[in-house]
Amino acid sequence: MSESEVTMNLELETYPPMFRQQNNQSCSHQKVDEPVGESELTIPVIDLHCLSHDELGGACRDWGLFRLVNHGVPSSLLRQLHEHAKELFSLSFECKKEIFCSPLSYLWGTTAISPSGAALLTGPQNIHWVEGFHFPLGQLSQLQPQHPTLASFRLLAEEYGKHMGRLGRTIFKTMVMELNLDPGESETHLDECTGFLRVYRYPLRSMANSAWGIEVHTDSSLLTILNQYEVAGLEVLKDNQWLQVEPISDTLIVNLGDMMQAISNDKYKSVKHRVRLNKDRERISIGYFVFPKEDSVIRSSKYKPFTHGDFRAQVQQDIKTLGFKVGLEKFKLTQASSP
Ligand SMILES: O=C(O)CCC(=O)C(=O)O
Ligand SMILES: [Fe+2]
Repeated sequence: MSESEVTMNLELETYPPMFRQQNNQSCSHQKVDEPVGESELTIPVIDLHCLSHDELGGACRDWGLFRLVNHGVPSSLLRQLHEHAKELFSLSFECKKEIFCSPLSYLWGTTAISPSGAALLTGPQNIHWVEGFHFPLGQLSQLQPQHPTLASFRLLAEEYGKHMGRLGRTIFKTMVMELNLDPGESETHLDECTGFLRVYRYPLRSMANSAWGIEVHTDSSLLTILNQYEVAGLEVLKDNQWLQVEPISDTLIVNLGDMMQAISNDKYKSVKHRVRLNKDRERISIGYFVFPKEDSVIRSSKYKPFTHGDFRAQVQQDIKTLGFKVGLEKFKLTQASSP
């Protein structure tokens, strides 16, 4: 066996067996539409140092997504987080399964988990070509990881989580003002204790029998802050066109989720997006997701009143019975039922 074959076999050990078995059914010949590059349509840029309500509102209404600059997260922290994430993923599959115990979880082939942290997967047709670590930020202090790689990642995740909390608060407060919502009532719509990090690794396209790491979806969150590092893959739907979101160093991507769309009464968009597997490089991304308080009621003229708890339960039921998330449509008032 040549040296490169030995390395490849060792790397294969780090992937879930489900991915290794499918390895030889590659469909890299399959034709999939290429996205448009960002030079043709420019993603709005929001500068946190001089946060303009109008610019933020415009980006949330027209796109549901923007690039955040001057966010105050040190570039050294962004770099270290990725280096440590890479190291964590390079542990063997068995080791990852063992060290990611409650309140953390390790998932693969799916991005959906139940409240207990168990993966929700329906069938082989719905495989997502991604493996990930779930870090509920509110519970990290209870954690005493024995494994040194996980222990050092935990420290970085805690520091990064504080920055994410600060960014989420600032952005949400500005959105509340821009939408003229009652600040008192809106307070429960961002609950920092719900914040979690998802650290994802997408394999090379040649390993998968699909072009997609994660297929088209909207996030269920209030808002999501994404840190994609060096390797492209994220695509966003804008005016019926798929656009590649270029990784630009020291910038973060903020996208709005379903909860924000409902709170804004559909003024803001929960943007459709997907992740394409890269042909040449594995891809690592780190996402921060934050939600409303589990039982705070979201009221608007477009949807029946519901809590995030109701929404999550509906999504889990749809994944189990239909194999996919239906989302906000399930809560929409039809003309006949609207007050
Ligand atoms: O990896 C990415 O860039 C996006 C991940 C994503 O869309 C998600 O976790 O919901
Ligand atoms: Fe997403």
